[in-house]
Amino acid sequence: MTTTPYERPLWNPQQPSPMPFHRYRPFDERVDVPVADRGWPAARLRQAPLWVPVDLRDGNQALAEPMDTPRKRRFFDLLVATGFKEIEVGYPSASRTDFDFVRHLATGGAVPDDVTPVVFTPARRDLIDRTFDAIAGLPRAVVHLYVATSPVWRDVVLGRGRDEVRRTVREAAEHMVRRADPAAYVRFQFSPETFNLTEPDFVLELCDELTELWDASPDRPVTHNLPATVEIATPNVYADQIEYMHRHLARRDSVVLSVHPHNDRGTGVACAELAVLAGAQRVEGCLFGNGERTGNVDLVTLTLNLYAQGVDPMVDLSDIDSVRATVEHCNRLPVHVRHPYAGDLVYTAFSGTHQDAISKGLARHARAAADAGVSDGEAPWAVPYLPIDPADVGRSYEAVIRVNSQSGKGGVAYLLRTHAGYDLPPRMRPDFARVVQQATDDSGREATGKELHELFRTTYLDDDGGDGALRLAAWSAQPTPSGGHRFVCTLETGDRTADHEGTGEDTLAAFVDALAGAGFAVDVLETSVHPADGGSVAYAACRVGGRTVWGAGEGRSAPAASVRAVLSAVNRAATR
Ligand SMILES: CC(=O)SCCNC(=O)CCNC(=O)[C@H](O)C(C)(C)COP(=O)(O)OP(=O)(O)OC[C@H]1O[C@@H](n2cnc3c(N)ncnc32)[C@H](O)[C@@H]1OP(=O)(O)O
Ligand SMILES: CC(C)C(=O)C(=O)O
Repeated sequence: MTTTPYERPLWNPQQPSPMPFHRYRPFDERVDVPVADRGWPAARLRQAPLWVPVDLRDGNQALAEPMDTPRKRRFFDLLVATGFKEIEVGYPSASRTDFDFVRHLATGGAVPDDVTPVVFTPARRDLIDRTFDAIAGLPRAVVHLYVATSPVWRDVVLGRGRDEVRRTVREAAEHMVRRADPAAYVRFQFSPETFNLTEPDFVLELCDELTELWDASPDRPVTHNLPATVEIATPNVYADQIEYMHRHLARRDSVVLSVHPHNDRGTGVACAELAVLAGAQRVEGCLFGNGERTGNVDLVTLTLNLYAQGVDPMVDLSDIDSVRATVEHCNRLPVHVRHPYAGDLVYTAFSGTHQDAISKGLARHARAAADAGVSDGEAPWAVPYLPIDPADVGRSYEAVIRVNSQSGKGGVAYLLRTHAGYDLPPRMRPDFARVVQQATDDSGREATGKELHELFRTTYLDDDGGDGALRLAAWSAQPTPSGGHRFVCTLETGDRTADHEGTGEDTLAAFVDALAGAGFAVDVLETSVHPADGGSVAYAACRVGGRTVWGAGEGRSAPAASVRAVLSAVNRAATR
């Protein structure tokens, strides 16, 4: 390869950035993850992990206006209805609002028998007490203890060394055991906050000590939740960290290995997926990725990513718009229009080649379903550019194709057909697409289905050809004894009216003969007709004055529509 004197390839003219990137250090200079022979790259996702939404705690703490009990309750009911079985419901020692909501759940009969609430607590005795007060009366709960463990947090935030942090954790964990109601099924969870920035041997030491202290068993496992509190490395590094823990944790069958990715680098989803490949069994996140800073990992994306691979996501998102509406209401935050699977525009194509591919794909899908004798919603999905069938999440096909100046004939024809019922013959599509492109270029806007319909009507159906237009004031057609047809009509052009007649093998040929008699030489190259609104619509390509022109017409019968289509072509030829 030819290079510049600076050893940069000639094709790469980039200059060093003026930004102070030297202030940051590579991750591997901060934490060493001793993983060799990693198994996660060859592993496959074939089963959903346990999804645990933390919207009511981690999501809630990221809101300018935290949720009150009615909003939290609405969110909680949504999570239950969606199928989540373990739900973090709050940080009861944080505020009266949070405490009251947990009490509301504990006393209000809102928690189904198969759902376990999780409550979150820091490692402080008074706050642990408050947490247990909140869950009194709940038959099942997970109490989730957290302490930051990484060097920077130990040093800057807690002002404690490794041993002191270890002692803090142990004392908090012992107090939790003392407070747990033996009559309830209480389990424990530990999060070494900033796990991903912590020395692996230290986290392992802390987790193993708690597994022992809490006397974990397969019947009453502990959850060790290993957060990427602030993402700092590529997802493969997180996968290595999780695989290290998965391989080394003591009493592994008594530990639920959980992950809690955030999204600071925009790779929360990748981190969660690789972590599951690396051995994680449980994933904490928020619906649509709400959460501190850039958010928690998005559980909607994660579950539907599995769904799109043919894996049971173990949740029901078949009405994604109503899930989204509830979450937007509770969080008072909008979901982006490009949000995976849920955004307003994610099943919509504006660009020509994508529209062409999608409309071909939808047509092929419908045929394949019919051939297999199953419904569209049962047939295997293989439509270009649409990773899942929008109908599976309650979206209609209506919004799939939208038209603007970047659209092509395929998209225009699709929208005209689905919106207005006009099924243009393939060779006519470029003609109308040119008309649409000119209109959308002029307006700079999208053309709605209604506008396309209007444009089609003014272009072909209502084109009266201006002053010099040819009009059929009256006409009739009859079979002749010889098996042909006779067409009798009154034609108007400008202020001239004259009667004409012609003969031919069918009505249209007889009309063309009458036109020739009136001085209009027309060669009909192609016609097609289909039923429409109690009548017919016809399309005709005609050679008029040395040019090929398309026309369209509607009528009570197929011949009537065809006659109008040819007349439309003649008039369009006169004005173009
Ligand atoms: C990554 C996460 O999502 S962690 C969860 C974050 N969520 C929240 O903070 C929301 C709820 N928090 C709160 O309501 C409050 O912060 C409380 C009640 C927990 C504590 O409030 P305050 O006593 O007023 O302290 P403050 O909010 O300033 O928190 C800082 C103190 O907590 C300590 N701290 C931080 N994490 C922990 C922990 N896991 N366990 C024990 N103490 C902790 C800090 O070292 C600091 O102590 P210091 O005052 O002795 O220096
Ligand atoms: C403490 C844990 C679970 C957390 O919220 C985080 O690290 O982001």
